[in-house]
Amino acid sequence: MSEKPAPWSREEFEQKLRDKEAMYHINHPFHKLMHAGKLSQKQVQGWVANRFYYQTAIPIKDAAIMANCDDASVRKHWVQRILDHDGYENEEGGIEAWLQLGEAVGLTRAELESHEHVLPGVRFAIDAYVNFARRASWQEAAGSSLTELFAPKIHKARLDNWPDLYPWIDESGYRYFRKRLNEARRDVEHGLQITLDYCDTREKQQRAVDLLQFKLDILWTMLDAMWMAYIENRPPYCMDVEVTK
Ligand SMILES: O=C(O)c1cc(C(=O)O)c2c(n1)C(=O)C(=O)c1cc(C(=O)O)[nH]c1-2
Repeated sequence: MSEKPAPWSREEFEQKLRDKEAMYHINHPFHKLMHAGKLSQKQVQGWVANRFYYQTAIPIKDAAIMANCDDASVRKHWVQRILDHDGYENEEGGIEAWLQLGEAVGLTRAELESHEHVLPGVRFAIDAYVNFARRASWQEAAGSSLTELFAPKIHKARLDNWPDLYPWIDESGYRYFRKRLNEARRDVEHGLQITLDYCDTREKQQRAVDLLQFKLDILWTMLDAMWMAYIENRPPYCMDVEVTK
């Protein structure tokens, strides 16, 4: 019988997770066009409307993680993620900030909230993330949120470049990205500690790397669906075609 491989050191394991940045959606052709200022207003609207479904799913996903977590010291921190998106007391959350982004790109709140523009592929991908979080152990589900390791760079690039590339976007739309810069950094610090502590065997470490890939695939698949509809203009979900429902 072959020996089980020894666990990677904490540093090696963290590096394996960080190496996954190569597969982050920042490298997707849709994102590349968006960052190069090549999208029309309609195409930006398509992205914002589809991403809104992700925004609304994130706190539901985090509530599922908390529901499976029997460690109050973890829940005490994790609950902040829900508050960040839903808001609390007089503090507006990320969902409200994303609605303001929607308005800043020319969509109405009603259009966003109805999810009428959400493409089937985007919906399936996001639902897969939420359903995974419902069924997985809280430690594995927590680890899958680590794509956020790579998110501050993408938020910062939007803040730096979009005002020049898309001058028609109202300044009020940028609150979401500004807000996420710090929140994402704090979240990954906590998420990374959980994952590094929990994965004390090579098997668990490999599973965490695979689950991070699963999450990357979700983000990538969302953009594949948007590419088909908004770049290839492939019916029936492209914007130029009247869809009879
Ligand atoms: O704009 C982006 O590229 C991006 C990516 C991700 C991500 O990597 O999952 C998140 C966010 N934004 C984000 O704003 C956010 O709140 C968020 C939460 C999570 C998560 O998995 O819990 N990912 C992300």
